[in-house]
Amino acid sequence: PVTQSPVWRALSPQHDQTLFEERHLRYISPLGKGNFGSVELCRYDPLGDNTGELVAVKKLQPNKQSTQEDFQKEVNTLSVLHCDYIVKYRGVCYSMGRLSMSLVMEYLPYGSLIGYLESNRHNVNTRRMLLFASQICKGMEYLQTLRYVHRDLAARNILVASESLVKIADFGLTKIIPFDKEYYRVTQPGESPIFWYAPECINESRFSHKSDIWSFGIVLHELFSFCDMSCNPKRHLFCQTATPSISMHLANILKNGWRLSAPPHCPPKVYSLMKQCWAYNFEERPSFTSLGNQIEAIMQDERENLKG
Ligand SMILES: C=CCCn1cc(-c2nc(Nc3ccc(C4CCNCC4)cc3)nc3[nH]ccc23)cn1
Repeated sequence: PVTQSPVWRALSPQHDQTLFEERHLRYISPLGKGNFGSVELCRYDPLGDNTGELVAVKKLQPNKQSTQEDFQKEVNTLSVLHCDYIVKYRGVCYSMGRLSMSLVMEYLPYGSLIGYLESNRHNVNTRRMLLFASQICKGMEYLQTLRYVHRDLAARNILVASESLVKIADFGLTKIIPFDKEYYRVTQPGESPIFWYAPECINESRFSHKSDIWSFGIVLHELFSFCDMSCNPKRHLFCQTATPSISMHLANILKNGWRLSAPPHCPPKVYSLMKQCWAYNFEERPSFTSLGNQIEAIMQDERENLKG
Protein backbone atom coordinates (compact mmCIF):
# COMPACT_ATOMS: atom_id res chain seq x y z
CA PRO A 1 0.00 0.00 0.00
CA VAL A 2 1.17 3.51 -0.76
CA THR A 3 1.12 4.39 2.98
CA GLN A 4 3.97 1.96 3.51
CA SER A 5 6.12 3.43 0.77
CA PRO A 6 9.41 4.97 1.98
CA VAL A 7 8.42 8.35 0.56
CA TRP A 8 5.07 8.32 2.36
CA ARG A 9 6.74 7.31 5.61
CA ALA A 10 9.38 9.99 5.20
CA LEU A 11 6.82 12.67 4.46
CA SER A 12 4.25 11.73 7.08
CA PRO A 13 5.84 12.05 10.53
CA GLN A 14 2.77 10.92 12.40
CA HIS A 15 3.04 7.48 10.82
CA ASP A 16 6.80 7.13 11.22
CA GLN A 17 7.98 7.40 14.80
CA THR A 18 11.54 8.01 13.63
CA LEU A 19 10.76 11.31 11.91
CA PHE A 20 10.72 14.40 14.13
CA GLU A 21 9.12 17.60 12.87
CA GLU A 22 11.36 20.60 13.40
CA ARG A 23 8.45 22.82 14.43
CA HIS A 24 7.81 20.60 17.49
CA LEU A 25 11.47 20.29 18.48
CA ARG A 26 11.99 22.97 21.16
CA TYR A 27 15.61 23.88 21.97
CA ILE A 28 16.47 23.88 25.71
CA SER A 29 20.24 23.90 26.24
CA PRO A 30 23.63 22.75 24.90
CA LEU A 31 24.83 19.29 25.96
CA GLY A 32 28.24 18.93 24.37
CA LYS A 33 30.37 18.54 21.30
CA GLY A 34 31.10 15.31 19.50
CA ASN A 35 32.75 14.25 16.34
CA PHE A 36 31.24 16.27 13.47
CA GLY A 37 28.83 18.29 15.52
CA SER A 38 27.22 19.67 18.63
CA VAL A 39 24.53 18.04 20.76
CA GLU A 40 21.60 19.95 22.23
CA LEU A 41 18.87 19.14 24.74
CA CYS A 42 15.45 19.58 23.15
CA ARG A 43 11.87 18.74 24.07
CA TYR A 44 9.83 17.10 21.30
CA ASP A 45 6.49 18.62 22.15
CA PRO A 46 3.92 18.12 19.36
CA LEU A 47 1.05 18.87 21.79
CA GLY A 48 2.70 22.13 22.74
CA ASP A 49 1.92 21.63 26.44
CA ASN A 50 5.42 20.69 27.69
CA THR A 51 4.39 17.06 28.13
CA GLY A 52 6.68 16.01 25.28
CA GLU A 53 9.82 13.99 25.93
CA LEU A 54 13.36 15.26 26.29
CA VAL A 55 15.71 14.21 23.50
CA ALA A 56 19.36 14.80 22.60
CA VAL A 57 19.71 16.27 19.12
CA LYS A 58 23.00 16.21 17.26
CA LYS A 59 23.42 18.81 14.56
CA LEU A 60 26.09 18.57 11.91
CA GLN A 61 28.64 21.36 12.04
CA PRO A 62 30.19 21.08 8.58
CA ASN A 63 33.87 21.93 8.77
CA LYS A 64 37.02 20.83 7.03
CA GLN A 65 36.89 17.43 8.67
CA SER A 66 33.26 16.46 8.54
CA THR A 67 30.77 16.32 5.73
CA GLN A 68 27.08 15.59 5.37
CA GLU A 69 28.08 12.18 4.02
CA ASP A 70 30.05 11.33 7.20
CA PHE A 71 27.10 12.44 9.30
CA GLN A 72 24.69 10.33 7.25
CA LYS A 73 26.97 7.33 7.89
CA GLU A 74 26.90 8.07 11.63
CA VAL A 75 23.08 8.18 11.52
CA ASN A 76 22.93 4.94 9.53
CA THR A 77 25.31 3.25 11.98
CA LEU A 78 23.43 4.29 15.12
CA SER A 79 20.04 3.42 13.60
CA VAL A 80 20.96 -0.28 13.31
CA LEU A 81 22.45 -0.65 16.81
CA HIS A 82 20.13 -2.16 19.43
CA CYS A 83 21.96 -2.75 22.69
CA ASP A 84 21.37 -1.74 26.34
CA TYR A 85 24.93 -0.38 26.48
CA ILE A 86 24.74 1.81 23.37
CA VAL A 87 22.90 5.15 23.27
CA LYS A 88 19.50 4.70 21.60
CA TYR A 89 18.72 6.12 18.17
CA ARG A 90 15.31 7.82 18.10
CA GLY A 91 15.19 9.25 14.59
CA VAL A 92 16.02 12.23 12.43
CA CYS A 93 14.72 15.74 11.92
CA TYR A 94 14.91 17.34 8.51
CA SER A 95 14.87 21.10 8.40
CA MET A 96 14.05 21.82 4.81
CA GLY A 97 14.88 25.48 5.15
CA ARG A 98 18.50 24.66 5.85
CA LEU A 99 18.37 21.48 3.81
CA SER A 100 20.01 19.86 6.80
CA MET A 101 19.39 16.84 8.99
CA SER A 102 19.72 16.33 12.73
CA LEU A 103 20.18 13.07 14.62
CA VAL A 104 17.67 12.53 17.46
CA MET A 105 18.76 10.27 20.32
CA GLU A 106 17.57 9.31 23.80
CA TYR A 107 18.61 11.89 26.40
CA LEU A 108 20.87 10.48 29.13
CA PRO A 109 20.50 12.71 32.19
CA TYR A 110 23.93 12.37 33.80
CA GLY A 111 26.08 13.42 30.87
CA SER A 112 29.50 12.11 29.92
CA LEU A 113 31.49 9.74 32.12
CA ILE A 114 34.30 12.31 32.42
CA GLY A 115 32.10 14.95 34.04
CA TYR A 116 30.31 12.35 36.15
CA LEU A 117 33.52 10.89 37.57
CA GLU A 118 35.02 14.32 38.24
CA SER A 119 31.94 15.48 40.16
CA ASN A 120 31.19 12.17 41.88
CA ARG A 121 34.67 10.89 42.64
CA HIS A 122 33.92 10.47 46.36
CA ASN A 123 30.98 8.16 45.90
CA VAL A 124 32.11 6.09 42.94
CA ASN A 125 33.78 3.01 44.37
CA THR A 126 35.76 0.19 42.71
CA ARG A 127 32.65 -1.97 42.33
CA ARG A 128 30.79 0.74 40.42
CA MET A 129 33.80 1.37 38.15
CA LEU A 130 34.03 -2.36 37.44
CA LEU A 131 30.29 -2.40 36.68
CA PHE A 132 30.72 0.49 34.21
CA ALA A 133 33.77 -1.24 32.68
CA SER A 134 31.83 -4.49 32.18
CA GLN A 135 28.95 -2.59 30.54
CA ILE A 136 31.31 -0.85 28.11
CA CYS A 137 32.82 -4.30 27.39
CA LYS A 138 29.38 -5.73 26.57
CA GLY A 139 28.55 -2.77 24.33
CA MET A 140 31.85 -3.20 22.45
CA GLU A 141 31.33 -6.97 22.20
CA TYR A 142 27.95 -6.30 20.55
CA LEU A 143 29.50 -3.73 18.21
CA GLN A 144 32.14 -6.24 17.14
CA THR A 145 29.54 -8.88 16.27
CA LEU A 146 28.37 -6.40 13.61
CA ARG A 147 31.99 -5.89 12.43
CA TYR A 148 32.04 -2.26 13.59
CA VAL A 149 35.24 -0.63 14.88
CA HIS A 150 34.40 2.38 17.09
CA ARG A 151 37.82 4.12 16.64
CA ASP A 152 37.05 6.74 19.30
CA LEU A 153 36.45 4.76 22.50
CA ALA A 154 37.22 7.21 25.30
CA ALA A 155 35.56 8.29 28.58
CA ARG A 156 34.39 11.49 26.84
CA ASN A 157 32.31 9.29 24.53
CA ILE A 158 30.70 7.24 27.30
CA LEU A 159 27.43 8.60 28.67
CA VAL A 160 25.92 7.95 32.11
CA ALA A 161 22.24 6.89 31.95
CA SER A 162 21.88 6.28 35.69
CA GLU A 163 23.95 5.60 38.83
CA SER A 164 24.36 2.05 37.56
CA LEU A 165 24.26 2.26 33.76
CA VAL A 166 26.61 3.72 31.16
CA LYS A 167 26.29 3.68 27.37
CA ILE A 168 28.68 4.04 24.45
CA ALA A 169 27.98 7.08 22.27
CA ASP A 170 29.32 9.12 19.37
CA PHE A 171 29.74 6.82 16.38
CA GLY A 172 31.14 9.58 14.18
CA LEU A 173 34.40 7.75 13.52
CA THR A 174 32.95 4.23 13.54
CA LYS A 175 33.82 2.13 10.49
CA ILE A 176 32.66 -1.28 9.35
CA ILE A 177 35.44 -3.79 8.65
CA PRO A 178 35.23 -5.23 5.12
CA PHE A 179 34.35 -8.94 5.11
CA ASP A 180 37.70 -9.92 3.57
CA LYS A 181 39.95 -8.03 6.02
CA GLU A 182 40.54 -7.86 9.77
CA TYR A 183 41.26 -4.14 9.84
CA TYR A 184 40.28 -0.75 8.43
CA ARG A 185 42.90 1.64 7.10
CA VAL A 186 41.98 5.31 7.31
CA THR A 187 43.32 8.03 5.10
CA GLN A 188 41.52 11.04 6.59
CA PRO A 189 44.15 13.18 8.36
CA GLY A 190 42.22 15.38 10.77
CA GLU A 191 42.45 15.72 14.54
CA SER A 192 43.35 12.36 16.04
CA PRO A 193 43.05 11.46 19.70
CA ILE A 194 46.46 9.79 19.58
CA PHE A 195 46.61 9.20 23.32
CA TRP A 196 43.83 6.65 22.86
CA TYR A 197 45.46 5.16 19.74
CA ALA A 198 47.23 1.79 19.58
CA PRO A 199 50.75 1.87 18.05
CA GLU A 200 49.54 0.43 14.73
CA CYS A 201 46.97 3.23 14.51
CA ILE A 202 49.64 5.88 15.01
CA ASN A 203 52.17 4.21 12.72
CA GLU A 204 49.97 2.76 9.97
CA SER A 205 46.44 4.17 10.52
CA ARG A 206 45.43 0.53 10.91
CA PHE A 207 42.22 0.19 12.96
CA SER A 208 40.73 -3.11 14.12
CA HIS A 209 38.84 -4.71 16.98
CA LYS A 210 42.24 -5.05 18.65
CA SER A 211 42.87 -1.30 18.45
CA ASP A 212 39.49 -0.73 20.12
CA ILE A 213 40.80 -3.04 22.87
CA TRP A 214 43.83 -0.75 23.34
CA SER A 215 41.48 2.25 23.69
CA PHE A 216 39.39 0.30 26.18
CA GLY A 217 42.55 -0.05 28.30
CA ILE A 218 42.89 3.75 28.26
CA VAL A 219 39.19 4.06 29.25
CA LEU A 220 39.86 1.68 32.18
CA HIS A 221 42.73 3.96 33.20
CA GLU A 222 40.46 7.02 32.91
CA LEU A 223 37.80 5.26 35.00
CA PHE A 224 40.22 4.31 37.78
CA SER A 225 41.86 7.71 37.83
CA PHE A 226 38.46 9.43 37.85
CA CYS A 227 39.47 11.01 34.55
CA ASP A 228 41.80 13.09 36.67
CA MET A 229 43.99 14.90 34.17
CA SER A 230 46.47 16.04 36.83
CA CYS A 231 47.89 12.65 37.85
CA ASN A 232 48.60 11.59 34.30
CA PRO A 233 50.53 12.72 31.30
CA LYS A 234 48.62 15.41 29.47
CA ARG A 235 45.63 13.62 27.97
CA HIS A 236 44.74 16.41 25.66
CA LEU A 237 47.27 14.98 23.30
CA PHE A 238 44.91 15.68 20.45
CA CYS A 239 47.01 16.41 17.50
CA GLN A 240 47.26 15.92 13.84
CA THR A 241 48.86 12.54 13.27
CA ALA A 242 50.47 14.58 10.56
CA THR A 243 52.47 16.23 13.37
CA PRO A 244 55.24 13.66 13.17
CA SER A 245 57.11 14.92 16.23
CA ILE A 246 54.47 14.18 18.87
CA SER A 247 52.97 11.02 17.39
CA MET A 248 56.41 9.66 16.47
CA HIS A 249 57.62 10.29 20.00
CA LEU A 250 54.58 8.55 21.48
CA ALA A 251 54.98 5.61 19.06
CA ASN A 252 58.65 5.30 20.05
CA ILE A 253 58.18 5.31 23.81
CA LEU A 254 55.34 2.78 23.40
CA LYS A 255 57.64 0.59 21.32
CA ASN A 256 60.27 0.87 24.09
CA GLY A 257 57.74 -0.40 26.59
CA TRP A 258 56.56 2.82 28.26
CA ARG A 259 52.97 2.61 29.51
CA LEU A 260 50.74 4.67 31.79
CA SER A 261 51.47 3.84 35.44
CA ALA A 262 48.77 2.40 37.68
CA PRO A 263 46.32 5.06 38.91
CA PRO A 264 46.45 5.67 42.69
CA HIS A 265 44.61 2.93 44.67
CA CYS A 266 43.96 0.95 41.49
CA PRO A 267 43.56 -2.78 42.30
CA PRO A 268 46.55 -4.73 40.85
CA LYS A 269 44.21 -7.09 38.94
CA VAL A 270 42.64 -4.10 37.18
CA TYR A 271 46.02 -2.66 36.24
CA SER A 272 46.97 -6.05 34.81
CA LEU A 273 43.85 -5.87 32.59
CA MET A 274 45.05 -2.50 31.29
CA LYS A 275 48.50 -3.95 30.55
CA GLN A 276 46.91 -6.82 28.61
CA CYS A 277 45.03 -4.27 26.46
CA TRP A 278 48.31 -2.42 25.85
CA ALA A 279 50.23 -5.37 24.38
CA TYR A 280 52.35 -3.87 21.60
CA ASN A 281 51.53 -6.75 19.29
CA PHE A 282 47.77 -6.50 18.63
CA GLU A 283 47.43 -10.29 18.33
CA GLU A 284 48.39 -10.64 21.99
CA ARG A 285 45.60 -8.34 23.18
CA PRO A 286 42.54 -10.02 24.79
CA SER A 287 39.05 -10.00 23.25
CA PHE A 288 36.19 -8.02 24.80
CA THR A 289 34.66 -11.38 25.77
CA SER A 290 37.78 -12.36 27.72
CA LEU A 291 38.03 -8.87 29.28
CA GLY A 292 34.37 -9.07 30.30
CA ASN A 293 34.92 -12.43 31.99
CA GLN A 294 38.02 -11.20 33.80
CA ILE A 295 36.14 -8.10 35.02
CA GLU A 296 33.24 -10.24 36.29
CA ALA A 297 35.77 -12.40 38.16
CA ILE A 298 37.36 -9.33 39.81
CA MET A 299 33.87 -8.08 40.75
CA GLN A 300 33.22 -11.46 42.37
CA ASP A 301 36.47 -11.16 44.36
CA GLU A 302 35.47 -7.64 45.42
CA ARG A 303 32.12 -8.97 46.64
CA GLU A 304 33.83 -11.72 48.66
CA ASN A 305 36.42 -9.29 50.07
CA LEU A 306 33.60 -6.99 51.16
CA LYS A 307 32.03 -9.90 53.04
CA GLY A 308 35.34 -10.12 54.81
C1 LIG B 1 29.15 11.51 23.53
C2 LIG B 1 29.83 12.62 23.70
C3 LIG B 1 30.05 13.61 22.69
C4 LIG B 1 28.82 14.31 22.17
N1 LIG B 1 27.80 14.48 23.19
C5 LIG B 1 26.73 13.69 23.37
C6 LIG B 1 26.03 14.19 24.44
C7 LIG B 1 24.81 13.67 25.03
N2 LIG B 1 24.52 14.10 26.27
C8 LIG B 1 23.43 13.62 26.90
N3 LIG B 1 23.15 14.05 28.16
C9 LIG B 1 23.77 15.03 28.94
C10 LIG B 1 23.19 15.28 30.17
C11 LIG B 1 23.71 16.25 30.99
C12 LIG B 1 24.83 16.99 30.62
C13 LIG B 1 25.32 18.07 31.56
C14 LIG B 1 25.59 19.38 30.82
C15 LIG B 1 26.01 20.44 31.85
N4 LIG B 1 27.13 19.98 32.65
C16 LIG B 1 26.89 18.73 33.34
C17 LIG B 1 26.50 17.61 32.36
C18 LIG B 1 25.43 16.73 29.38
C19 LIG B 1 24.91 15.74 28.53
N5 LIG B 1 22.59 12.70 26.36
C20 LIG B 1 22.86 12.27 25.10
N6 LIG B 1 22.21 11.35 24.33
C21 LIG B 1 22.87 11.22 23.15
C22 LIG B 1 23.97 12.05 23.13
C23 LIG B 1 23.97 12.72 24.39
C24 LIG B 1 26.76 15.28 24.92
N7 LIG B 1 27.83 15.44 24.13
